[in-house]
Amino acid sequence: MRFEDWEPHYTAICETFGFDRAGDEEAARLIGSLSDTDDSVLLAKRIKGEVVTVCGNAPTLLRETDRIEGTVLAADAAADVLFRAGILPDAVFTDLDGAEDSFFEMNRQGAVMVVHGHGDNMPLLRHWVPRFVGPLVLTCQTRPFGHVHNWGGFTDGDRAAFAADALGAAAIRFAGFDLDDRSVPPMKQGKLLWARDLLSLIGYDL
Ligand SMILES: Nc1ncnc2c1ncn2[C@@H]1O[C@H](COP(=O)(O)OP(=O)(O)OP(=O)(O)O)[C@@H](O)[C@H]1O
Ligand SMILES: Nc1nc2c(c(=O)[nH]1)N=C(CO)CN2
Ligand SMILES: [Mg+2]
Repeated sequence: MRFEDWEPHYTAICETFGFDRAGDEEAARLIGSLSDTDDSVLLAKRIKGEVVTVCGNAPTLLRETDRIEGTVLAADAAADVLFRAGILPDAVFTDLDGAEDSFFEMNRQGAVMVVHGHGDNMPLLRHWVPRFVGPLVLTCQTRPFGHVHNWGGFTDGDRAAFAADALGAAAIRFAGFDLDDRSVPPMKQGKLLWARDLLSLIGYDL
């Protein structure tokens, strides 16, 4: 999604959760300063014209591995679940709050780390971004610039779907998505409701 189309949704999300746009802009500058790497061409190559499966971290994920086909995009902690089950994601979309040390190994084995900067994860960005030695793509939720991208989307899972849509996936499938999950804390329930609304904008009703 183009930033001009994304911005009104982002503004509404900030109003819902009380996020500070200036903090998100600072995080965008920070992440851009932490690495010059931009493997977005490699990411696009893995997505364009391909069937893509976006894997979320709902408790149902491991029961749904038969749904996984094509290029595998893992949302944050779902990557570790898949890796332990013997599946190396092609890319991991993460704001690093679900990051595990296994992310380094996945990255060494070729998984593209798509790291998202926002106003509430700056210490995590400083810790993790300089330590990735494999393919890396940087994203933000404010206006993109240079090597810092914004394809739209909010939670790690719906951001992966927005990237797949923007980069020309032939079809997008979903595994490990339970957007009505009441076992997660209230804030996360609110984020999952936003994920549903955003995914419907690109044609997926979950
Ligand atoms: N029931 C669910 N519980 C958790 N995540 C889910 C669920 N259904 C779908 N997802 C997707 O899986 C993604 C990764 O889940 P994880 O538990 O790592 O959450 P997270 O890193 O806290 O999410 P975020 O940082 O986006 O808030 C979420 O961002 C969401 O898009
Ligand atoms: N400022 C801010 N931005 C976000 C946050 C968050 O907690 N704070 N969480 C996200 C995914 O859950 C995505 N974007
Ligand atoms: Mg996360």
